[in-house]
Amino acid sequence: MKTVDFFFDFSSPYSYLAATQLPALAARAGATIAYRPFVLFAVFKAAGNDMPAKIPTKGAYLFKDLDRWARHYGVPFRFSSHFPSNTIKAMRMVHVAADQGKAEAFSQAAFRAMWAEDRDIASPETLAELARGVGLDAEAALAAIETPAIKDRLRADTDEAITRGAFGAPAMFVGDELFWGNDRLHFVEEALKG
Ligand SMILES: N[C@@H](CCC(=O)N[C@@H](CS)C(=O)NCC(=O)O)C(=O)O
Repeated sequence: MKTVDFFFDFSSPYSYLAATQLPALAARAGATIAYRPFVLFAVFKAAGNDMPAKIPTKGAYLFKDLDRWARHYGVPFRFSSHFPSNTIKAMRMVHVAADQGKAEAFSQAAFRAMWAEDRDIASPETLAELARGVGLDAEAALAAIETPAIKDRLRADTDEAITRGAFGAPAMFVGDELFWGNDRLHFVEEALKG
């Protein structure tokens, strides 16, 4: 069974859009999704890239583009009032959830919280609610995200994505092939079916 390595940062609205589509895409292709959060800021830095919104005209365009994509998919979307938010702890929690087979459930819930429900996923209260919502022990999960082992896993995935050529998010790999952007999902599907 093929796998798409889905590298994302919860701070990336285009990663949210991709996340809304990937489960159905993977089901059609008979593939699995590996949810692999990475630190987009570090990826930008390593690639000599930057947030697109730093260019004012691009930033203004992106707001419209994101709304168009959300309408096209029929998914809820509201630009986060918490952006740019510190998503590091939420991303570490994906690893804690993964250890209990809940990476997808937690990732999807955190994406929705940030990009559909305008919740602050940097706050420990929100993180605890999200953890509880997918059946994790919230207190244990909040403690686990401060451990070196979990911190190292986020760092290692970020380094791996950089080494494999990522420069932005979402970065999706099927084997060695990189597909950047929610607007390249049809190529991801082709690669998974090929
Ligand atoms: N057209 C892409 C845009 C994706 C995008 O702009 N992603 C941002 C993060 S949310 C990024 O990585 N930008 C880097 C760049 O523009 O080079 C899509 O539909 O997904």
